[in-house]
Amino acid sequence: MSALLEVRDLTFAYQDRAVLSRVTFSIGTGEVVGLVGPNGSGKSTLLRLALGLLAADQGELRVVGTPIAALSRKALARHAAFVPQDTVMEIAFTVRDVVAMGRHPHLGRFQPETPADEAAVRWALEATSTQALAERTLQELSGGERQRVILARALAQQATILLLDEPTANLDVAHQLEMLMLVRAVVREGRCALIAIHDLALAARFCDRIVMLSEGAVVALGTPREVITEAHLARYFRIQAKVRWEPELGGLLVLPRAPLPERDC
Ligand SMILES: Nc1ncnc2c1ncn2[C@@H]1O[C@H](COP(=O)(O)OP(=O)(O)OP(=O)(O)O)[C@@H](O)[C@H]1O
Repeated sequence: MSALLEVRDLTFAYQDRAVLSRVTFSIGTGEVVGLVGPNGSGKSTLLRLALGLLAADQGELRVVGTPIAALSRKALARHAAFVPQDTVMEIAFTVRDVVAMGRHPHLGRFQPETPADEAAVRWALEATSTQALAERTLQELSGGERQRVILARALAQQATILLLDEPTANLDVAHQLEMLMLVRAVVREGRCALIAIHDLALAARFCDRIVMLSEGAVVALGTPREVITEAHLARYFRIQAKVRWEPELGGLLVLPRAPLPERDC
């Protein structure tokens, strides 16, 4: 399995606030990896480094074998696409316009869309079942519809790496499932995804592997069953929880029960 995204010994501080410390992991073709950790553990910062919005102090990130420091922002955007938690746009762009923005990394300055760009936009609208929304504006959509459109924009970008920051946070349960099933389906076609996610049960259900961060360091890395354990939740999330492996479901049931007092951790 070849690595599409490699994170090696990554260390980063905002001025003098150390945030990430020697983070190392990689993601292969076809893999969905969940990034979990308490608030402030560095998940969004890691995604911003992978998008080239921040520069590492030490270590490096490689996309499809190339260090991102060697890529222009535009070249990096041809490899990695971002799906944020929520997207607000001041201007009333139509859904089609928003999805077509995913083509910008492929276009020269002032270059009009080519038939290939139009085909990529059409495909992304179809893959996310958003064709029927194409002429509506983003403001007119529900949260679930809007997230599908933002995923469509990322797909139109035709990047091999999808970086998602809490993509299901504002969605109801049905739309959460729909969103993550869609990510799984598109990843199967030769991509990979790194998803920062707070919902541990969803992470366990949809991710092949989980990276658990605490205070900017990787404290556990492996299958959901290896990482989402009662001991790890007590130690790093400071909660008492029941975690059950359900062989029939092939998944984990995660029941948070009570916060633990600081001294018990
Ligand atoms: N622009 C910034 N300048 C200084 N410190 C920042 C900045 N952005 C984030 N931080 C700090 O970096 C640390 C990690 O933040 P980050 O947003 O990466 O965590 P997170 O794991 O994504 O958190 P959450 O689960 O709450 O979204 C936090 O202590 C935060 O206060």
